[in-house]
Parts: sequence; C-alpha cells; structure tokens
Amino acid sequence: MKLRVLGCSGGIGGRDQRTTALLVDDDVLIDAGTGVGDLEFEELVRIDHIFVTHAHLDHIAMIPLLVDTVGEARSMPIVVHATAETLRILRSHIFNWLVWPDFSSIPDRHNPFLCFQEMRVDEVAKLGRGRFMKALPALHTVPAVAYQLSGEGGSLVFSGDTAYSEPLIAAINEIPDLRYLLVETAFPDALHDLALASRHLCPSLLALFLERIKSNPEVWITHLKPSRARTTLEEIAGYCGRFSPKALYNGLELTL
Ligand SMILES: Nc1ncnc2c1ncn2[C@@H]1O[C@@H]2COP(=O)(O)O[C@H]2[C@H]1O
Repeated sequence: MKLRVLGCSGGIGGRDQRTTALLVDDDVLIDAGTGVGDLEFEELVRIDHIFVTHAHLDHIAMIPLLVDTVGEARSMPIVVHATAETLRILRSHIFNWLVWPDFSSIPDRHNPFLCFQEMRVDEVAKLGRGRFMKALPALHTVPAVAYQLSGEGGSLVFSGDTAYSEPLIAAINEIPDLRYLLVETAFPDALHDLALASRHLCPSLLALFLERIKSNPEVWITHLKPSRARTTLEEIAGYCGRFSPKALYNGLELTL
C-alpha cells in the first residue's frame, strides 16, 4: 500500500503550498483539501472513498468540485466517511443547495454521485486489499478525528488538526506496528496562545506529545502555517531529537 501526499500545508501560495489531502493507493483520500486539484481527471475518477478528519474548509474544499467533476463518469457514488457531527456540518453548510447542490440526491436519491457514511471513534472501515482505516480521537475547535491506516506492511497515523490530546496519545500507543506518524504543528512557540485558541500544536506542545509516544515511528510534520514554517521547523529540531521529525512535502510517497 502507498500513501502519496497531495497537500500538507496550513495555507496556500505557489506550487508547493496545498492544503491537506493524502491519497492512499489510487482510490482513497484522507481529507480533500486543495492538493486534490492537482490530480488529472483519470486519477480523480478513481477515488471511491474520502475519510474526512473534520469539516474545516482547508480539509474539505475539493469534495464539492470533485463530485461534480467525476459524477457522470462513475458508476458508484463516492463515499464520504466522517463522524456524525462532521457529516451534519457538511450536509448543513456545504451540500445544502445554497453553497453547493446536494449531490447525495443527484441525479436521484437511489443512485447518487455522493453518499455519506458515519464513522465512530475507534470504528474500523475495511478498504479491501487488506487495508483498514480506523478513526482515532483528536481535539480541535470543531469535532475532529485522526486516522490510523493499516495494511500488511504496518500502520500509519495521521493526526489531522489537533491540540495536545491524551486520548490520541493513548490510541497511538496501542498500535503495535506503527511505522509512520504524520502529526501537525501549525504554529511556532511565539504563537503558543493562538495554537491553544485554535487547538493546534506548536513545537513545545509537540515535544510533550512525542515524549509520550512509546514506539519509534518515522515522524513527519504537517500543517505548518506558511509564514512561520521555517521557524517552526527549527524549533521542532531543537526539541524533538529522539524522533528527528521531518517536514512532510507534496509528492512524498510512504509505503506500508
Ligand atoms: N481564535 C482563533 N481560533 C481559531 N482559528 C483561528 C483563530 N485566529 C486565527 N485562526 C486561524 O483560522 C484557521 C482555521 O483553520 P486552521 O485550524 O487550520 O487554523 C486556524 C488559524 O490559522
């Protein structure tokens, strides 16, 4: 199994800054931020599942455009997996016929282009080909989850957007074969108060988070805010020696 980074920035600007989207093999997305827009039509049409961490725009922006682009060319609906709270937000505030048509009833209710599948924390979805996706608890300003992606080659955790979260740390520590930890750090320590208010990590909080991780995964940093990315990475390097975290980047492929 392969995971390709399509977008992992906390903002936009130029070719390298795309918001969060991770492509698993050729058919599953974790989040659907602006990075999805770089895929060719032939790649877009193969996406069967989207696992959404939370309803913030930078993580869902391309879902409406994707479904409108590929709907007619597909025989099955795209399945959007998320918690009940997140699905409620998407239905009420995006697919409400005002911001965007409700593609879960287009072309008709019995044969729609899009469908919604509720996922609870700790629930596991089977993706076929020996692949599994599990929702883990996360902590953000809106209801949010992290995801554990597992296959024959081990497991990967993507934190999504999260503040320091004991339940997430506990869930990560239960994974026996964790190979990769993709964890956010949005802000530098100088913006610690904003990190707390917006429920993100900054390097000192990341250090507390990583100190509690019992296994030894490769750690990749995601969701850096572009204007402060370099400072944030320098601070992370100062704090987190044991894991030598690296900045996630578009086009990176991780193999499981
Ligand atoms: N008080 C605030 N609470 C939440 N988000 C904020 C606040 N002030 C600024 N923001 C920004 O709004 C952004 C919303 O998406 P993010 O959570 O990625 O990051 C958040 C911050 O960059």
